[in-house]
Amino acid sequence: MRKVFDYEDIQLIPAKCIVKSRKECDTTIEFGGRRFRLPVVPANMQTIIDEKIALYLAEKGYFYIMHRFKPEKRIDFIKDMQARGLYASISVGVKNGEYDFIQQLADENLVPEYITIDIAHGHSDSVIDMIKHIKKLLPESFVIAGNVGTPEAVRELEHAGADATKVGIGPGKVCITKIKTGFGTGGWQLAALRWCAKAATKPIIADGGIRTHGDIAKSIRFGASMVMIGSLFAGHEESPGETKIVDGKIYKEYFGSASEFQKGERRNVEGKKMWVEYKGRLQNTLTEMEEDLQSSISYAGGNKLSALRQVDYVIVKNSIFNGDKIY
Ligand SMILES: NC(=O)C1=CN([C@@H]2O[C@H](COP(=O)(O)OP(=O)(O)OC[C@H]3O[C@@H](n4cnc5c(N)ncnc54)[C@H](OP(=O)(O)O)[C@@H]3O)[C@@H](O)[C@H]2O)C=CC1
Ligand SMILES: Nc1nc2c(ncn2[C@@H]2O[C@H](COP(=O)(O)O)[C@@H](O)[C@H]2O)c(=O)[nH]1
Repeated sequence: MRKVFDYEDIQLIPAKCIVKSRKECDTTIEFGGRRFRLPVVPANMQTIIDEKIALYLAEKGYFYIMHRFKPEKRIDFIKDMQARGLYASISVGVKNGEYDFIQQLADENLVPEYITIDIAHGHSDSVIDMIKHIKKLLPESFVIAGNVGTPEAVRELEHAGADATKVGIGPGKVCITKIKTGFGTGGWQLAALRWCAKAATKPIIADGGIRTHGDIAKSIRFGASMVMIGSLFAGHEESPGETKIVDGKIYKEYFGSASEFQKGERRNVEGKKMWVEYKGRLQNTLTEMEEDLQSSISYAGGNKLSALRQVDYVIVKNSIFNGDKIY
């Protein structure tokens, strides 16, 4: 295996500025036939997104992926979004009922614009079969498949018909896969992204391990078209989930989709829960992300996201935990 590194180990090298103001830098991205304001999507997790946030993001021109943990609400969600003239972007799993769900959508002529197949170990026949099932019944839907961490997996899912793949096994803030199984891209997610991107012929979503806004620029540099983020979007006024106050400070819960809090039982647990300090309004974070990314583009010596792809970089150090703690 080649030299590995993670977000915290990389610094991008500035190139001569061509803009007079960072406002001139364009952070928009085309993804699946639509243009979005940022190459960023909040994680499809129950403490990160709900129907209200999805509606807000779609209306404001951001990409979103609704989670799959309230399966009975998905049909109404698609109808509601499309009735408002907005795109519908949902998640599915791979169990038998999900095949019936896709069949039901086809029977009712309900076509979500984006469908994400969201399971832990996406390099599997179960995902390949689901990609084929969706592509057969809903050929117009843009299918994102994951999660994976190798070029072989990217190639196989693309070959099965996926329109984009999602890369990241175990780098998440509330993920304990890397500790419980010994596997994953935790500690070298950025290098894994580069490795996968070299094989990809379609867009990649880099998923997990983003700890700072600068990590978004680094993801683009190493081949991502879109970046999925959980922890930085947790703890907002709008965030779903419980709130608690300790010593006068407000905290909001953020738990893994494979945690016992999500599953309701302690079986095959690969996620944990944490309390995130209250961060205020979601829009403030989105605005700051956009400003920081505009600044990144200016340091790259360009005025579009594509400038980030060209910059040089140095490796400064390495640590497998990327600043995370076990508990
Ligand atoms: N990105 C990441 O690193 C990870 C993300 N997650 C998230 O947690 C949620 C739950 O994921 P998941 O448990 O896959 O979803 P599901 O509980 O829906 O499981 C999907 C199917 O895959 C099987 N499965 C799960 N893990 C494996 C594995 N390692 N090998 C073989 N089969 C497997 C399950 O069976 P059975 O349970 O009986 O094995 C089940 O049949 C998702 O949202 C996922 O994105 C979870 C872990 C890692
Ligand atoms: N191994 C696990 N990974 C999980 C779980 N729930 C979600 N996730 C992944 O984490 C990212 C978000 O990462 P962050 O670093 O931005 O917080 C999310 O998109 C999933 O891919 C889990 O229970 N276990």
